[in-house]
Amino acid sequence: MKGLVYKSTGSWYTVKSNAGKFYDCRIKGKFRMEGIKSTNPVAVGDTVEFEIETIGDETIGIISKIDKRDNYIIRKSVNLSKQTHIIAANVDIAFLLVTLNNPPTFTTFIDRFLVTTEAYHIKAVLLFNKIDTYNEDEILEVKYLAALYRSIGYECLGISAETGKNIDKVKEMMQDKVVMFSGHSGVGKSTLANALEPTLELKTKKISAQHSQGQHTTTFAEMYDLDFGAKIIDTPGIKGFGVVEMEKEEIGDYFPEFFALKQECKFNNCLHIEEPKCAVKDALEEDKLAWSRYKSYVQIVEGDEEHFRKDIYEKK
Ligand SMILES: Nc1nc2c(ncn2[C@@H]2O[C@H](COP(=O)(O)OP(=O)(O)OP(=O)(O)O)[C@@H](O)[C@H]2O)c(=O)[nH]1
Ligand SMILES: [Zn+2]
Repeated sequence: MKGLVYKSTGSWYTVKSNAGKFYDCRIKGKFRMEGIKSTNPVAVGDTVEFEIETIGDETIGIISKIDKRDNYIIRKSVNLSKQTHIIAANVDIAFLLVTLNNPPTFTTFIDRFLVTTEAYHIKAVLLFNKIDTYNEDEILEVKYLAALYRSIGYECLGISAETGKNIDKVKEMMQDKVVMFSGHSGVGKSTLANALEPTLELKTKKISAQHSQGQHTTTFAEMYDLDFGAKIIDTPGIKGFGVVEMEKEEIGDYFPEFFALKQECKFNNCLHIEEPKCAVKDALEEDKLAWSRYKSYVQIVEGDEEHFRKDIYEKK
């Protein structure tokens, strides 16, 4: 039978069959995904092959195969430094909720998020939330940012999770897709989820309560079906995407507007920093590229890893 993994605890998996029935599943023997040293071989969002086994009056599923993933999001395991934990697989869209000042979302944070989604091959969309609270100047700033990121190729939308503004458009984007929400604490992720589906709060509350019982509460991602025909992956305790290991040389490739110019740089391994005859620096000088993007780029190349991780993980 074919199914989709809705929850993974490391030993048990909740799988929904194509016929729409949920099964508690275990993994058959030991199998590993090629090239991934992971503490959890099966992740939320995986499509799997499984067979039903009945032992006594108990029916469980045995997962025998994982389909090839379109993408996956990982993070380093806390204890086993060489191992990684797959947070989710086959994510169609990653929404980044952005607010200007409550809380502030800086362009460096947006750019790091976008670099990560590029590296993961996940479509990213910027949702400028709380537009009901902005004055004229702030609206102009949102428009400036939206124009900047649209020019690079990212979809942008101004919304209000509170008043419902453009929520129908968000739903349209999400139709038949698997979606993850990211953004600083307080940008409105829960409010948006509830605007999309008011009954969702109950489902997620129940889960969080379960998690808070233990001392060492490991948090597991979980997928939820929304009534209008979309799925969201909730990742309690993980605010953003894991840390992708990147070589200095490849970071520029995840800035699409820099990548587009790379061919014109004198050196084919140009880092666009000190090198002469650099098409990226030329374009910057001519104001064809945004300085804020370049600033983020340099920060990432120079490796501000600690700061990055603090941005992404919630403090305990
Ligand atoms: N005015 C206004 N307030 C909003 C909007 N969206 C969210 N809020 C408010 O912002 C505050 C934070 O919203 P949450 O939905 O809890 O934010 P969150 O991103 O889920 O926060 P964490 O759970 O800490 O990650 C709440 O008081 C919301 O009512 C909006 O569009 N307009
Ligand atoms: Zn260059």
